[in-house]
Amino acid sequence: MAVSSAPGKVYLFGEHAVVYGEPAVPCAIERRARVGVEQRSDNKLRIHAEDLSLDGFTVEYAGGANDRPDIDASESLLNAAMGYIDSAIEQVRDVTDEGDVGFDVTIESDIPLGAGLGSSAAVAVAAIDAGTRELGTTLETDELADRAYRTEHEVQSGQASRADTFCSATGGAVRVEGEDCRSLEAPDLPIVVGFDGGAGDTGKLVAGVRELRDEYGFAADTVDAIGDVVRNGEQALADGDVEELGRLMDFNHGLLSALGVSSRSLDSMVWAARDAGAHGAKLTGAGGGGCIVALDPTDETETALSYTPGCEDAFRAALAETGVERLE
Ligand SMILES: Nc1ncnc2c1ncn2[C@@H]1O[C@H](COP(=O)(O)OP(=O)(O)OP(=O)(O)O)[C@@H](O)[C@H]1O
Ligand SMILES: C[C@@](O)(CCO)CC(=O)[O-]
Ligand SMILES: [Mg+2]
Repeated sequence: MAVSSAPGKVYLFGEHAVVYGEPAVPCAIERRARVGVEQRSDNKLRIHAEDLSLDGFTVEYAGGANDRPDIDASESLLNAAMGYIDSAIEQVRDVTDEGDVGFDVTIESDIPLGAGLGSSAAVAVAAIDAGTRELGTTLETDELADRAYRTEHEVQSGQASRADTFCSATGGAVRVEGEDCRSLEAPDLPIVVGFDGGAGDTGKLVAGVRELRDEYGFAADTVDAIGDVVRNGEQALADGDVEELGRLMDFNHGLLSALGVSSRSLDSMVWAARDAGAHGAKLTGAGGGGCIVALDPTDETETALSYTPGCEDAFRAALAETGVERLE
């Protein structure tokens, strides 16, 4: 058996706009998904997912889009178990040229699902890394990131950026613009996360932004404006200017909100953080529900969030310096 882990992430700037070629700056955080992969003697796939928001469960099936496991579980639970993992295993089969090989896959994750902290990218990166190593191939980080990107691209119906997967594979703060992916020097940022207990569907939210952008010139301008915020944000990051970073995060949230991807609970957590004196706050990831990210070196934001109706969990997140980790 091979076991790999990969971190989740927050976006300092640029989610959604990055899908259209604007730059984005995500930052890996110390919340990880661990995936164990063991080759089977038949061609079946058995998935055991421990820490889905729902109870742990196991499915076993022969793999491929037409073969759905015959178990008594809701469609959404099956899709959750199968979507990204199924596609990640296809990447493993493709890289290693072992089309028929079956696996037992075990997933344990500290990253809430669908909440903007990049659980899909972390699971895809860790699964592809463990799966290929189980078959004797160790991928370079760039290829691993590329293969994980293909997984997200497929599951999100052809609408995905390389940002989440590159960040999860390499760790640290990164900058992604189209195919250009690089690591950034980042100061130790005082990151606080607020989680509303909910989730958003990345594919649907991305499709919604695309429709707005196609319909209205001002929505396309809003996407371009996010790119401008990101370019300013890169400078603030290089200068270690946390106050300016915060102001730009506030602006970025306003633009995301205009694009329809915020929600009442995300907005109230953002305002609670600002009222508590955070340098800035914004939603992170696809939105719709899930998490916000704020910058505050004091305990005020975390405390305020823990009393904010609609906020289920508030925690400080350390930057994850390491991306994929090979555990076994
Ligand atoms: N612990 C897990 N076990 C199995 N599958 C998981 C697990 N965590 C995440 N996934 C997969 O990732 C999907 C959620 O990905 P989605 O892109 O919607 O959200 P996210 O990656 O958490 O947030 P964002 O993309 O906004 O940062 C789940 O439906 C499931 O397919
Ligand atoms: C919304 C989005 O920009 C980030 C999701 O974490 C989608 C993507 O980049 O693939
Ligand atoms: Mg995702």
